[in-house]
Amino acid sequence: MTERLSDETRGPLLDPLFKCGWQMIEGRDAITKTFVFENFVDAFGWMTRVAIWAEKWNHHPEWSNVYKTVTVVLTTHEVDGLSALDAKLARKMEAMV
Ligand SMILES: C[C@H](O)[C@H](O)[C@H]1CNC2=NC(N)=NC(=O)C2=N1
Repeated sequence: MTERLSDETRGPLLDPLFKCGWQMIEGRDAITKTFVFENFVDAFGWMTRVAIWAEKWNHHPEWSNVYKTVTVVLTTHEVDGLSALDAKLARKMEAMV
């Protein structure tokens, strides 16, 4: 069962992501980052690679793409907040930029 990150466990998982530009969303237990690529194909290709991992882990982003920009929101709907899966998917996104 996926668990919502506690106050004690969220720091070590989220702090490295904040250092990479991720931010909390005001009013939501969710993180967001906007990625800007060289062009649309690079942006969509990255989304495609991420989508394969999202499907493999059954954990999917909330995201939008405008030309070479992808805005991502990560949260775990089942627990209405952040879980370790969000941090895991964010790390994978960073690794594939
Ligand atoms: C039925 C399906 O397994 C669930 O809806 C999965 C799908 N992907 C998901 N993605 C995210 N971000 N949160 C979830 O709670 C979630 N649940």
